Amino acid sequence: MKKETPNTESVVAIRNLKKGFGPKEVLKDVSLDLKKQENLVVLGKSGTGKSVLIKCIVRLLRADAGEISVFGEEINGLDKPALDDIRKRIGFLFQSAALYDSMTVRENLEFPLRRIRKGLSEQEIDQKVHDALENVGLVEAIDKMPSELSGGMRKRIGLARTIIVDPEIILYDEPTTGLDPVTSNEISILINEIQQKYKASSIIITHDMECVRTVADRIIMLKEGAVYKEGSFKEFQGGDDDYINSFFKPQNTELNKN
Ligand SMILES: Nc1ncnc2c1ncn2[C@@H]1O[C@H](COP(=O)(O)OP(=O)(O)OP(=O)(O)O)[C@@H](O)[C@H]1O
Repeated sequence: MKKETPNTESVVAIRNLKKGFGPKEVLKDVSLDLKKQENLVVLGKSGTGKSVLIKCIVRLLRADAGEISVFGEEINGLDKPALDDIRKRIGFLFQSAALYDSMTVRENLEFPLRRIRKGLSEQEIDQKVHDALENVGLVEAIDKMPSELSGGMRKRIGLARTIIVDPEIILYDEPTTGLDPVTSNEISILINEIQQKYKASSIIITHDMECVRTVADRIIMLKEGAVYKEGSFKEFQGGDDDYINSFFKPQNTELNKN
């Protein structure tokens, strides 16, 4: 479990966000802040709109109402070039973020670098690829094809591809899904290392309570389209709210204990 971070500066500030699809109201009234260099976990039942929330932050989805400020800029009002500039400072690790099967690991990592960090020399690119792989402990996989890697290794390469462009904000959508407990724990630890090394501010969506325990500086729980509770892991544990306890019950939190 982590100590609370004292930082108060918000890199993302959301006020009264509303987003629905046709008659279906998904996010009804969500307000939250992501503080600088914190790991904020978003919890909620399947279908409560956690993925919709992070997609709204980068305007992959347009909010119906409310304000979303990223690095102090209201993103709903930005034109395309200004939005692209903001997006370049944000890394995503989406559930479906597959590697390119026909490219080696090195090529997979070079791809976002060449697109986002234009003007780097070949030597600088090479150095960044090595650094990113070193940070996820997989330098030896540099010339491998994705098909030669295990699921856990692919997740790590996905993470390397996210951090290689030095994002200031990282959005993780279920980073440990589909992994065994040991590998999940390694990914959770990596998320903390990345927070320290890159001074990144992150939103992490996960159902993996061991991951929550390891990475969360703060937790926000969504229910029925709004923030139901906000607090530290400790503050979420052991209360008498059945809804909250259904997430934190022993078989969930003790699952991967060594
Ligand atoms: N582009 C879209 N068009 C229509 N409906 C959508 C779209 N994206 C999401 N939804 C709907 O919004 C609701 C919330 O979806 P979302 O993926 O955000 O849930 P979630 O909380 O992330 O769930 P999970 O934990 O299962 O990943 C779902 O009912 C989903 O079907």
